[in-house]
Amino acid sequence: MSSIYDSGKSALDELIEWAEANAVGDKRNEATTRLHLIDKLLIDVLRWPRASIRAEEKAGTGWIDYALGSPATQLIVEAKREGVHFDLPAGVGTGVHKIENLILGDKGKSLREALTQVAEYAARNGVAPAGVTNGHQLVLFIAARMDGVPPLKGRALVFPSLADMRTDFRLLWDNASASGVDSKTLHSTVSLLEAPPPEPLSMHLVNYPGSKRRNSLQSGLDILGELFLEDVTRLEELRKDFLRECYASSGALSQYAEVSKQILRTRYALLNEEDGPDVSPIEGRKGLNQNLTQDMLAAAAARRPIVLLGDVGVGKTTFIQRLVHVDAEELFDKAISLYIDFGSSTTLTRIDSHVVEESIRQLRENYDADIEDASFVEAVHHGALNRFERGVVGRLKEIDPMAYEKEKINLLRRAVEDRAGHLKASLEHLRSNWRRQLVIFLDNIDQRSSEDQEQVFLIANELAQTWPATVFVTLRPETFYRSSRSGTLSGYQARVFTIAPPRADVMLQRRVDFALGQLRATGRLGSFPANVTVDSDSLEAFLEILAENFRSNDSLLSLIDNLAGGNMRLALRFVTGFIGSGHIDTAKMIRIFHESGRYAIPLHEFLRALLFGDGVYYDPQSSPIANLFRISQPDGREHFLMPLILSQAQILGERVGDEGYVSAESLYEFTQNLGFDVEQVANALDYAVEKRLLDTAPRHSGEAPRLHYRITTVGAYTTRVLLAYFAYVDAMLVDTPIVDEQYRKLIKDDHTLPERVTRSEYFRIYLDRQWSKVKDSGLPWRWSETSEKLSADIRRVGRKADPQAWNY
Ligand SMILES: Nc1ncnc2c1ncn2[C@@H]1O[C@H](COP(=O)(O)OP(=O)(O)OP(=O)(O)O)[C@@H](O)[C@H]1O
Repeated sequence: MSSIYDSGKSALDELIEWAEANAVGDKRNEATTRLHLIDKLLIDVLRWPRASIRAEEKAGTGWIDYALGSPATQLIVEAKREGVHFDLPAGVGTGVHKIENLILGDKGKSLREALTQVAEYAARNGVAPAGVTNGHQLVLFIAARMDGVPPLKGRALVFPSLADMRTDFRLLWDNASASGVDSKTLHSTVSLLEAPPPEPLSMHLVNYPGSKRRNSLQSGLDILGELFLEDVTRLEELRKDFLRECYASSGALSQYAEVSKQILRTRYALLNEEDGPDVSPIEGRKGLNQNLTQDMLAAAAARRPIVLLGDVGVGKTTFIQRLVHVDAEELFDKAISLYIDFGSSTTLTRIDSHVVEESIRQLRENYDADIEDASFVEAVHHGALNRFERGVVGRLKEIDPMAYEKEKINLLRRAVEDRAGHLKASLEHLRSNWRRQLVIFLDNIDQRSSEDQEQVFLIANELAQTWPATVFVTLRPETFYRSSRSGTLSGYQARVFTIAPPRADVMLQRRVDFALGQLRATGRLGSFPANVTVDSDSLEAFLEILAENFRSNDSLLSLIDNLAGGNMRLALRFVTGFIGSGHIDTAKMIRIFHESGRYAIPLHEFLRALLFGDGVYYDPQSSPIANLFRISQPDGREHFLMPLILSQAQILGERVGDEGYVSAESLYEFTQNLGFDVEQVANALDYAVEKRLLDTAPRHSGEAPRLHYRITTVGAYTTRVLLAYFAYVDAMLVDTPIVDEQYRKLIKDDHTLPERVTRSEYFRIYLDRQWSKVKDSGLPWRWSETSEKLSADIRRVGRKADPQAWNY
């Protein structure tokens, strides 16, 4: 058992001794009792950190004595005067008892009143475990329940005296200490484990999530879409053209974001905290940050690496390529540049040897410098050879030339076998003989674990210190930030540049135009893959549709831009997923385009491809879109918890006016005040981070790091826009537990459009009814308003699917 357990136990011994020695009858008033006994019980015995205790919290019309836990309140305790004996019925010993039996009649009055007061507070604040104590006796119970049973009809864990707490210390500890409450032990002690929510429809589908068949036109387009939009960028012979024509400058702010410009602008704000590193953006309004090129020349002398920081998929690799082949082409033409890619080598076991072996390979293949070639080895190590010749063994030359040669070979072999040492010596040799600057890029390490990333940073530092080279390394901000504060990387003063994402719309426009150009200039991509039967006309038509829409279809661009959230790879994947999706009528689109010269892609069509991917049904595991209606407990109000959290985070974040970060405490306080319990909120916050609806970051202003959240465009867009779409709701209701049995029966595995429209309307009405359980005042978001918009969209689709039923 841990030492805090033992020290809690000793503290209880002391408390018992102290209480006996200082017995003053029942004369201590509540404040004194609390001070003397209850504070000690909570802080010294049950080990609640002082900082996590708030005393005298407002509780409706009254006050609650102790709210314990941080950031969320996890336990509430009502203190009674020492003299207020609970008059537990005779024979009630330590253990679990029915509350009704404890509070009967006049004698049970004081306990009844205390428990009722706590239960009211708990219901209002979403805190489930609670206790009532007078410093000697302790009654613990679940004061807010999800199953509809009034709390006073449940059971309680009772300790009739301090001595009883000592006798059953383990029971006390498990149920009332800070760590015990965290593991929800009291729920099982009073045998009241929260029931899971009912199963969503998807659990009853045999073929879930299914696999959507594509027709031959769609599968052909699928392959070609990838070929022209993704693979084309990797072709060596097109590289320069691609980088000139398709590069969208980093840091231009999105025109479509559903979050404030300030939040976009301060993407990497957490790096700028006090005593953080020296950070500046890689590109500004006037193009490339001039400091970068200056630094590049100076860095080798300064012996520190240049760190390029950026979130996943923002374009770090693309930036490097553009720098080398376009922006600083002249400089790089005169340099030896080695590009070590950690992303493509999936079986990488040793990071340092990968750097060495890749460098050797690239010198051989790209610069015709085979550092294992015998004459090259001799040239590199001629100093050592001279010393050898002058040394004792050198005398062999005269008397036994064969032995001399063997010794010399051995010497050189040993030199080459020290791979890293030989490479370093070779690079020095090359630099002074060829008079070329040496630049090394360590890239795509962010696709690996944070330990690997840290190790690469260490290697980058070592290389910068010891090799005659300018070393660039790309990292994710979180890794850099975490490591430079706490771990491995602290102590290194690196030069840091941040890479902000470009505008997704600009990137897509340029990419599609480029793909069209390549397609028209046939032959440059070689022949089409053998399994593709689709003619290039169809692909050309499709790309033209996209090109036109990427210029003028604002709602489509807004969808892609917000849901990609700065990840350009994801934005492209949305588009390639749409081309050739089995969920759209590709032939119809192409036909309309040929007939009228244009086709405006409706938002719901593109959305369907994202919602369903290759499946028949929505699958939260594989779709980039989150289900905001999901619940973790059989509590219908929870359907709205996520939009409420996201809206609150956005309102608070944008109001603060700085960088949009909102403390975990403020989100817990807001939701607990609405009556949601800690588990529900923690669950929602985890899901929000997993689905990129919120970003999370520790903030270090203050002594201990405190968790903060920040709204993302994904979270804002899903809440503000997607929730009101039939296509969204139609997909989500399959994955959403429905707590009302009557409606659960109405929402079935329907496939025809008229049936699905009706089913969505039932779902909407069901949600309206659940919303009536939420206190609708002063909220940052209201389902009732979304529901109205959704109703209009359902009717719009309904009128198409079944005009007779919906034309009212
Ligand atoms: N500035 C840009 N202009 C044009 N295309 C871009 C730009 N940035 C990224 N892209 C495209 O987005 C995709 C991802 O970019 P890239 O691989 O450069 O990102 P990354 O930040 O290196 O990703 P990772 O974090 O996974 O290493 C590529 O297809 C790339 O062509």
